[in-house]
Amino acid sequence: MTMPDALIRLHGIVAAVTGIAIACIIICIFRRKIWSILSKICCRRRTKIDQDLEAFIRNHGPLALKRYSFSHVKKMTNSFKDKLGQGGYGGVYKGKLSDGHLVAVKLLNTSKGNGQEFINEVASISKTSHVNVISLLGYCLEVDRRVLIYEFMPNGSLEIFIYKGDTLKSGQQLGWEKLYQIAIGIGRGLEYLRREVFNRNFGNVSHKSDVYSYGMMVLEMVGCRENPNAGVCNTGDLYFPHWIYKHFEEGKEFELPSAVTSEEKEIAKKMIIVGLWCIQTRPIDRPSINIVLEMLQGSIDTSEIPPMPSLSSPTRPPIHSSTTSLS
Ligand SMILES: Nc1ncnc2c1ncn2[C@@H]1O[C@H](COP(=O)(O)OP(=O)(O)OP(=O)(O)O)[C@@H](O)[C@H]1O
Repeated sequence: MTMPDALIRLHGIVAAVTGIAIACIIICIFRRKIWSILSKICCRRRTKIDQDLEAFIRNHGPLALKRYSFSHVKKMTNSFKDKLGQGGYGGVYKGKLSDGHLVAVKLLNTSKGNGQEFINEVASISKTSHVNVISLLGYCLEVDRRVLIYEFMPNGSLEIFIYKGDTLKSGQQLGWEKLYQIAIGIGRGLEYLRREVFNRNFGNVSHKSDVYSYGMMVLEMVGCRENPNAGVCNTGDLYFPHWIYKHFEEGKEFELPSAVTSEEKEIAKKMIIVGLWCIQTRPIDRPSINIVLEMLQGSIDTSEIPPMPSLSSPTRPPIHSSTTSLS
């Protein structure tokens, strides 16, 4: 490097350091002013979101949906004392209405998103009335406070019965018939939401992604029922769908040790095959939810085993495709 080059570089460094020092001094002197301008901008944005939500509720919210003040919500939950669980959008707390009805109160995290989840929930669930779809009873909408109030489900989440089977007392674990009825009930709820609610409100949302999630859930129900102590629903160290295909590849009789009677075997087989069709890699190969229900309820033949979907396993690479049929 020549002498003039070094001088130019030194000048550059001095100028940058001086610039940063001046900026720091200005921020220190005017920090209160800067802070107040930033808070005003955030507040204006928040107020705009809240106004949009207000307008949405006025135009789309059903009359039956009751609005509560935040102080009322605090009172009904005893200041959010009893937490039922944590979802992706916030905590869920147990509450009691003045008429004694128990409710589940979801306190949405307002720093996340722009209120779209609130709108989605009010637009979809509030208009539903189905035995397999939870009822939304009310809401609270105040500056920076968004709350949804649902009917309380005393048995809690299916998750407890699927993933934490090893923690259940004897007699609490769900039998095959109960699992099958739950799978059908969830399928009916999904079909109902799809036909009346989602199509109207959200246009062409891919129902095949719902079917995929449903299939994974059904397979997990079976995998965890089969091996509740594994905790992660694996059979041995193998991810359940892989375990099933490996079983078929080895030409083994299709049987799960926990399914003892012929009815239980039939239910387990149906749930597995339906689950595997639902998780096919290409959405076009997955059945619609009403076909899924027909398969589960026996009006459509389920003897053909679907091709192996590309599955990523936490423990082993996917095994190759198989189109074996059941023995
Ligand atoms: N109506 C209810 N009655 C009783 N417990 C509930 C109710 N709703 C939610 N819970 C409990 O709160 C937990 C979190 O529920 P939440 O719906 O927020 O989350 P999620 O089901 O994981 O879905 P997401 O993250 O998509 O919101 C559930 O797993 C359940 O234990």
